[in-house]
Amino acid sequence: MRKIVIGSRRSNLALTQTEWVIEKLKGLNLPYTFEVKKIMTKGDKILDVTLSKVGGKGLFVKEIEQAMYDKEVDLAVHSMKDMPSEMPDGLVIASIPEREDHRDAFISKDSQTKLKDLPEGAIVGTSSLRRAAQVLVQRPDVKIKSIRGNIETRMRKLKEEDYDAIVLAAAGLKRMDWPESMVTEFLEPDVCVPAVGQGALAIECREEDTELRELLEKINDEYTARTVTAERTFLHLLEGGCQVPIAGYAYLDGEEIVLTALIAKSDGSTVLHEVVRGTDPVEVGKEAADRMFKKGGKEMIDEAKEELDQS
Ligand SMILES: NCc1[nH]cc(CCC(=O)O)c1CC(=O)O
Repeated sequence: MRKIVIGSRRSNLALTQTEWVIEKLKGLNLPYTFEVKKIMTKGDKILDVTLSKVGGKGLFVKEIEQAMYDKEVDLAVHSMKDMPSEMPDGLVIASIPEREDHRDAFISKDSQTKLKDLPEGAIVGTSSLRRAAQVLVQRPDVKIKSIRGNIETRMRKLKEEDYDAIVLAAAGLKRMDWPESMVTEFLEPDVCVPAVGQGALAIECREEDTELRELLEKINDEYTARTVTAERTFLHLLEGGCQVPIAGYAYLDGEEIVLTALIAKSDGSTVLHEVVRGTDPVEVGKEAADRMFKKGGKEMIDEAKEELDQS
């Protein structure tokens, strides 16, 4: 009976996601036991600055990956969205389980007022440049104000501070069993394209651990894996991290992958939007990236990065 040690961030969401994976693995009724080891990451320590300014890449995963190299833990469950698009040597994403809700959730202070009905100049809380840009496309008059912290903190700030509304990932709320009724409206991808991988999990382990990889393969979800692969191929080719307003969401239409990709300026003034169809996820992701390159997408991303370096 092998004991599998799982490294997890300390946040409630991370621990809940880890437990969800453990339950799925236990459901296979195979001779394994599981232990959770909590690990503090840089992303958890820096709560007072906007993530985009500390150069977000891998902020939530590095310490956990080190623990995997050191064999203190065997695997880790991450939000796919927080995974850098390139994997470090010797580690693999061994499994991508079924995706939770991919959408962003819009929550207004009075819980009634939708984005289109906010009063002029209303304050919308988000620290995501991607969300900010797309909110501004719908409502160029609103003010975007940074908001950080876990779901509980952000909900408290919505109540107590001068925000009229906030936007956060529906997946986080649902995984934490918050009632759906707290959401004023779910923003569909035609209004707000989600972050690449939003709502999906990445289970990471050592490349050489074939026994564990075989086990994890059993909870891999083909639908999610194919669509997320298309999204991440696009993100990787554009060299975007979470610090630039870049978005991608794919679903399956029969055998066909339909990828919506977006690059925006943070003020919402310029938006590149492409929809690509195809059967091979990598080809679909490449095609989306190619089209963006032709339209000057790379320059937009480089500019966004320069602005961040200067701020
Ligand atoms: N940015 C941090 C983060 N990473 C994963 C989630 C939620 C779960 C998910 O998107 O899969 C969140 C919170 C949020 O974006 O509101």
